[in-house]
Amino acid sequence: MSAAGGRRPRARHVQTSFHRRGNTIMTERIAIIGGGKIGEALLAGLIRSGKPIKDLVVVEALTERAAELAGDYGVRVTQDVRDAAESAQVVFLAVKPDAVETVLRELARAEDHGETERITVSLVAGIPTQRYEALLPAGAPVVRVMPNTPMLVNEAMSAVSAGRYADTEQIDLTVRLMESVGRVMVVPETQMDAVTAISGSGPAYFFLLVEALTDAGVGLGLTRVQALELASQTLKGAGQLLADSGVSPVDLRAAVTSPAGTTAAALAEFERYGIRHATNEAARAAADAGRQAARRVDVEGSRPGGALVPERSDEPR
Ligand SMILES: NC(=O)C1=CN([C@@H]2O[C@H](COP(=O)(O)OP(=O)(O)OC[C@H]3O[C@@H](n4cnc5c(N)ncnc54)[C@H](O)[C@@H]3O)[C@@H](O)[C@H]2O)C=CC1
Ligand SMILES: O=C(O)[C@@H]1CCC=N1
Repeated sequence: MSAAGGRRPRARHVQTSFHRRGNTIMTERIAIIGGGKIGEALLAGLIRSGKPIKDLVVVEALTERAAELAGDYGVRVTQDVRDAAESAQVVFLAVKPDAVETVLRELARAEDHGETERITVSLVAGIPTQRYEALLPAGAPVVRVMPNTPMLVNEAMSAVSAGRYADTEQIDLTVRLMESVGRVMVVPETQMDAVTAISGSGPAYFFLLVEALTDAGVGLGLTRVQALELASQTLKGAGQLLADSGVSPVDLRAAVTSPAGTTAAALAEFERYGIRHATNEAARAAADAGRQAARRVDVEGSRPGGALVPERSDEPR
């Protein structure tokens, strides 16, 4: 993923045979529509997890990007949404909100060839499952997931919520797939904008902090390479400590903060400049942006011609 510093996980080809896990034959056929940052993160995470998948196909509109993904991961990449969906049991939507409707028009026309009903799993921020249900054939199961880019290294935090027609088995299947690339929390859909503001966008907040800390280190006389390594490993170690210790962040912070010491001096400056207020405002802005995306798509979807039974479009996407 170029946004993740240009380093790619090593390509590994997907297993194509049937596998048994407990009593379940693992036969997932997966399509990922949108091979951008999050689509690639999911693709990489699924491959890296070693999870047996019967078929994995990516739909990517940009020819150059499609070739890049096919080369890097050894998977089938196509530009045909319907073709990919027809061979899939689970279709992940990883396009920007404004491309959702175009994709759904194609998905709505895809026939169901499999023994099991196709599930549409949206990774898209903001857009409620109701919108998908309105555009897909009646009763089509939809699940909404908010993952984050650490999927690339199988350390995602994903939240999952069910649409109206998704049954327990379909939710479980989605949860299992997302568990193969990280941790999963099942939430009511009303919490999805909040989740997006915390964990969906969250990695960017920590990267910003590492950037700022690196710059600060350079200002104090370290080389950029030294400062970046110090800041990155500190983020990783602090995260691991928080996750593994079961100790609250308040107590972990107190353990670093010696009376009248260096940490106390730094934290006082963070507080003076309003880190809590800034974080709160940032999360609110993120949640608002999700709601705005939903409103935008809703308005577009309800315009004349934004019909539920779409005509086939041969326009370039
Ligand atoms: N980037 C992130 O960290 C996260 C993103 N998301 C969600 O994932 C979605 C995608 O975000 P990114 O991957 O960041 O965007 P992106 O712009 O990197 O990727 C979108 C990809 O979809 C392709 N595309 C557009 N229309 C298409 C179509 N009709 N058929 C096939 N491919 C098409 C584009 O060419 C592009 O490669 C967004 O809706 C976002 O809300 C969710 C969680 C985290
Ligand atoms: O910035 C965005 O809109 C997407 C959703 C969550 C993370 N990235």
